[in-house]
Amino acid sequence: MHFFDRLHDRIVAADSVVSVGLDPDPDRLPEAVQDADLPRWQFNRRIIDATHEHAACYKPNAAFYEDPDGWRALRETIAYAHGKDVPVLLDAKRGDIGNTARQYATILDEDHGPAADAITVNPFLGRDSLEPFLQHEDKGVFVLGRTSNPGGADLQDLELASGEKLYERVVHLADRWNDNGNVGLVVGATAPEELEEIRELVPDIPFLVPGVGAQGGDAEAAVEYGLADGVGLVNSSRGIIFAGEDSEARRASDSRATGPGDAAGRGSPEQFFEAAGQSAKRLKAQLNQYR
Ligand SMILES: O=C(O)c1cc(=O)[nH]c(=O)n1[C@@H]1O[C@H](COP(=O)(O)O)[C@@H](O)[C@H]1O
Repeated sequence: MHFFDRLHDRIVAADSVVSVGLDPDPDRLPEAVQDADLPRWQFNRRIIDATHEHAACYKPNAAFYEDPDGWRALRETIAYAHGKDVPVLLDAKRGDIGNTARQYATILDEDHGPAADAITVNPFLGRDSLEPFLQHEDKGVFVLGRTSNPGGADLQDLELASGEKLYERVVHLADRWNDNGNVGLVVGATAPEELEEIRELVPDIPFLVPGVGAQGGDAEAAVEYGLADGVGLVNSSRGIIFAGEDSEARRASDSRATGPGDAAGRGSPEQFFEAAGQSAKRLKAQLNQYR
């Protein structure tokens, strides 16, 4: 099944366009998982348990998994998300010369275990660098268009001799690279004007819109311009997965005052993950106002 059909079905089933970013920063994992075998996997498992009802997709960022235990944690996470019927978009921002790109793209093959359903790619090296990903017809390939970070403007806003901005050229190219109907674009919620403009340029391409939550992006614009025929994703990572940090801090201060696990269960480790579930639910409701 093609990724965007799969995503469409999930968006309908969950009534949600929320992408939950799984960026398990080792320095921020709660005590409850720190001593586990594969803490990142145990963290993600509990985050998925708490959030899957509200998730259209999970988006693990490869940066948080690039070590031997990390890759194991990532594979377990992908399998577990699939078990909850939620697709997985691997945020790897790949892009390299042909033979290297072919090797990178093998991460989408199922031969070595559960694989992601979609990936993010960096278009800076041009079409041949993305071809091995695009050839995976049933996988989504999200091309970085206009990113959410402050430095996104440094190159992406440069005006070319043709009068186009660089990100506009990327958007046009992404449209041309879409022979298999599997191309999406990444456009940050922190750039609402560009979001609107890019939607006009490519009415039919679904966007992944990161940057709401911790980066303070525009949730209304993310939904209004991010969806094509109802299909698209609005991602929050830290704003969901670390929403429970307040309860973790409270638990630490409670246990100093009263000993662990007070009668009301106030500040229990479960509250950390419940807070993630509540945060995903709130974001879903907020975004659904604009759909
Ligand atoms: O490709 C991405 O997902 C991405 C593109 C972009 O322009 N900005 C951006 O923040 N991201 C990713 O989206 C996630 C945002 O995380 P939070 O800021 O914690 O919600 C991180 O994994 C980023 O790497």
